[in-house]
Parts: sequence; C-alpha cells; structure tokens
Amino acid sequence: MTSEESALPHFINIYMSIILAHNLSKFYPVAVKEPGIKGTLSHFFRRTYRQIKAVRDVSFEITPGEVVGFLGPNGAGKTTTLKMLTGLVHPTSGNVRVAGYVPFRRQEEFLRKVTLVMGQKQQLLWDLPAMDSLKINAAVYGISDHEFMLRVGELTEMLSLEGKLNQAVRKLSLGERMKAELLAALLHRPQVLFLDEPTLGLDVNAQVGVRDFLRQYNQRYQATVLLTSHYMADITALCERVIMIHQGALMYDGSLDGLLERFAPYREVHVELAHEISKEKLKFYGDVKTVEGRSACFIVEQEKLTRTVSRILSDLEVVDLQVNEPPVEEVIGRVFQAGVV
Ligand SMILES: Nc1ncnc2c1ncn2[C@@H]1O[C@H](COP(=O)(O)OP(=O)(O)OP(=O)(O)O)[C@@H](O)[C@H]1O
Repeated sequence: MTSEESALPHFINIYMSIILAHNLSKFYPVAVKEPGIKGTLSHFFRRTYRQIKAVRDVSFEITPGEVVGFLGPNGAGKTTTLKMLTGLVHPTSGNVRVAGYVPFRRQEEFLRKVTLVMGQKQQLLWDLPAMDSLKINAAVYGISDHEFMLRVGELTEMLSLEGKLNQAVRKLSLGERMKAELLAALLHRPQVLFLDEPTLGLDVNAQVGVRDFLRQYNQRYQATVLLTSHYMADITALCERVIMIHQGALMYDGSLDGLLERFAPYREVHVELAHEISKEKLKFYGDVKTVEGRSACFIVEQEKLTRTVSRILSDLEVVDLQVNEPPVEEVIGRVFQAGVV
C-alpha cells in the first residue's frame, strides 16, 4: 500500500474538504555531473543523484466553493503541488484527496470532477477552430449534443467569445485564446478548478475579463478554485484566502487581510502640498517613499499614524492627504524576501 492509499489521520474530515493535502512532499532526483571530460565519463558509468525538495510537508484543506490564492516566488513549488493535486505527479510522501479521490490513480470519475488550466500550456489545437477541439472534448466526456450546445452557448456568453469559436485558434488574440482554453477546460463542468497563471501575459482588459468570468463561474456553480497568479490584482479580486509557500514549505495559510495585517503593519500617507519641500525636510515626518514636485508619499508605522498625520497637517501647508494600505505586491514581495514566517 502506498502512502497515498493509507488511511488519513482521524482528525481530517474528508467529507468537509474537497481538497486535502496532508504532509505532502515531492522530491525530484536530478543527476549531478562533475565538470570536464572526467566528470562526463564517470557520469556515464556511475551516476550520482541529488534530491530537489520541490515540496516539503505541505498540509492544507479547502472546502467546497472556496476560491484560494496559491502564492509563492518562482520555484516555490506551486506547479508541483498543483500537479500532485491533479494526479500528474506522484507524491514522494504524504496524503492527498481531491473530491474524495486519490488523484494519481486518475480514475474517470475523478477526471470528470477536476480541471487544470496552465497559462503557459494550451490544449486547443492551433490550426483548427476551437469548436473542433470542443467537440473532441465533448466526445471524451460523453456530453450529449444538446447538452454540448447549451454549455458552449452559456460559456461563450459568459466569456464574451461570440463569433470566435469558429476561427482557427492561431488567429485569436492571446486573451481570446485563454478564454477559449478556459471554455474547453470547463466544458465537462468540473467541481474543482486548478488554475496555474490563467492570466499570464494578458493585457489588462483581458485579465479583467478572465477574472470577472472566474468570479461569475464560481458563484454560478459553487466551484472550488485554487489559483496561482503573479498578478496580485487576480488574487485581491478573487481570493479571500491565500496559501503561501516558499522553498517548498508552507509559510502562511489564512485570510488575505490577515496576511497584510501581519506583514504590513504600516500605511502609506500620500500628501499634496501647497509648495515643494525638499526630501531632507520631509524625512522629519517619517520614511519618505517618493517625492515628485509637490506630492510626497510617507511610509508610517500603524501605531504612529495618528501622531504623524496630525503633525503633517499642523506643520505643513497640505492641499490633500490620503492614507492607503500598501500595495499587495509590495507586501508579498517583502514576505518572500524575508523568507521565514
Ligand atoms: N521534473 C522536475 N525535475 C527536477 N526538478 C524539478 C522538476 N519540476 C520542478 N522542479 C524543481 O522544483 C522546484 C519547484 O518547481 P515548481 O515548478 O513547482 O515551482 P513554481 O512555484 O511553480 O515556480 P514558478 O512560479 O516559477 O512557475 C524548482 O526548483 C524546480 O526547478
């Protein structure tokens, strides 16, 4: 019996969680070669390997209908985790269940319940109209003609893809292609969506389109979504909860607000002054992030906020003042740099 087939710890309720990872690890063996001819020769006769610990003891549970952001810097182990959750990669150790199934067995019932969309890979055939690929998908999943037309009609409308499915995929814009990919990935009405960078490379309008669609789809079908994205706007627009990994290990699992609260106990104070003032003089009031003409931005610790703002208002000729939360990108960037929670 493999580790995945062994019983899960009793405290884990597989009926409550639609996605469940328990102490999930994946180590990739990679051959190590010494430089030079000698190295090449000895590599040929006797290979030595080292382990890349892509994912280490990661545990989390996701309940049906949640939309969860999965964050981490490059190489953190996000794609490897998604591959284990969809059964494309066999875990080195740990347990995983998705919709009650052990993913790597790739049972038909399991495959009907999940989908994996990777922004940098496409399933639609390049030279054919998307509709042709959709018909193949419909045949694979045994979707009747009537149901096929209904689903395609509905998704086409939700994705604003009217008139696009009969053009060769290579003639579509990047945004339209991504939307058509989503349509193909959702034709079988999966309950669980694993989305790896679904807005990668898209322009802002197309990003917003995909985001709006995902929100609508989640609400309409109560689908569960685990989403990775380098665009924080995707995460803030869609996810109340985020899971963060770094160097393969879990760093944070909780609300997005909680993450910002925990890692950004400061605010940005933007002021518009009546006259230009030198950066040197402004430094008296706090860390100066930027100064451009009469506008300045200060970074102020939360507990000093009231004092600092009242001092700025009483000392300086202020035309406008705003207190903002720091941009999520910056906070996440600082968390990744800090490395350890
Ligand atoms: N098939 C493989 N063989 C060896 N090492 C691998 C393999 N796949 C991934 N890795 C390594 O495992 C680590 C995690 O990779 P993974 O692709 O899961 O990260 P990621 O968080 O998705 O990164 P990114 O945001 O850059 O896509 C990296 O160090 C990567 O080089």
